[in-house]
Amino acid sequence: MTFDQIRTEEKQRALSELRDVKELFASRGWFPGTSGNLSVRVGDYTPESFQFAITASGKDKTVHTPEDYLFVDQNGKACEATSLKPSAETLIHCEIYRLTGAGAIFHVHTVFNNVISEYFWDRKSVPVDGVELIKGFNLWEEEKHIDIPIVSNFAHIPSIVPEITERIVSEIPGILLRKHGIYAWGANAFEAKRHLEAFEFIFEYVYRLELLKRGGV
Ligand SMILES: CSC[C@@H](O)[C@@H](O)C(=O)COP(=O)(O)O
Ligand SMILES: [Zn+2]
Repeated sequence: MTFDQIRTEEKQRALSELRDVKELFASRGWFPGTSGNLSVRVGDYTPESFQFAITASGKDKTVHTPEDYLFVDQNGKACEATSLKPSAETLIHCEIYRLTGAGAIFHVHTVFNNVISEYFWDRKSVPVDGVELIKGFNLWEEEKHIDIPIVSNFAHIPSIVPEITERIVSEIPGILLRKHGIYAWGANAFEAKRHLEAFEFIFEYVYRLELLKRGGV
C-alpha cells in the first residue's frame, strides 16, 4: 500500500491521537527538555512495508504547533515533501514496528525509568514480582514474575537497533534504554498508553521498594 492510498480520515485520526496523548503526557511532565517521541501507525502492515506518523525532532512537546508531526515509512524516510525532520530516534520506532506489528509506540524520559535502568544495568533487566499492574500487559497469572529488558544507550542511534532486535520479548510490550528512557508499544494508542502507564507505575514501585529495603525513607 502506498502512502497516497491510505485514507485521509485514517491519517487525521493518527494525528489527533498523537495530539491527545502528547498533551496528556506533557501535563504529567513526561517530556522534559524536549525529550520523548510518539508515533502511531497508519494503513496496511507487513514487516517489510508500513507507514506511521511521528513527532518531529527537537520540538517542545508541551505545546501544539502545525509542525509537530510528519509521516514516515519503514525506513524512517518522509512519505511526503516536508521541511520537518523526524525524531532522531525514528529508527528505533521502525525496528519495533518491524518486529512487533504494533499500532503505536510511545517513548518518555522520566527520573524513575532512568534511575531504575541504571540500578539494574548489571543484570540487563528489571525484575518485577506479582505487582497488580503487570495485568496491564495482559498477563493474568497469579504472582507473575517479569523481567523488563534494558539495552545500551548509544549516541549513534543505529547502534541501538541490533540490541533492540535481540532483546525484545514478546510478552513484554516495552524496553528500557540505559539512563535514557522507556519505549512502550501496543496494538493501538489506547493500549500503548496503558502499557506505558503500567511501566511507569512499576518503575516507581520498584524504586521505592528497593529504597525501603535498604533502610531509606
Ligand atoms: C533533548 S534530550 C532527548 C533526545 O536526545 C532524545 O532522546 C529524545 O527522546 C527526543 O529526540 P527527538 O529527536 O526530539 O525525538
Ligand atoms: Zn529519547
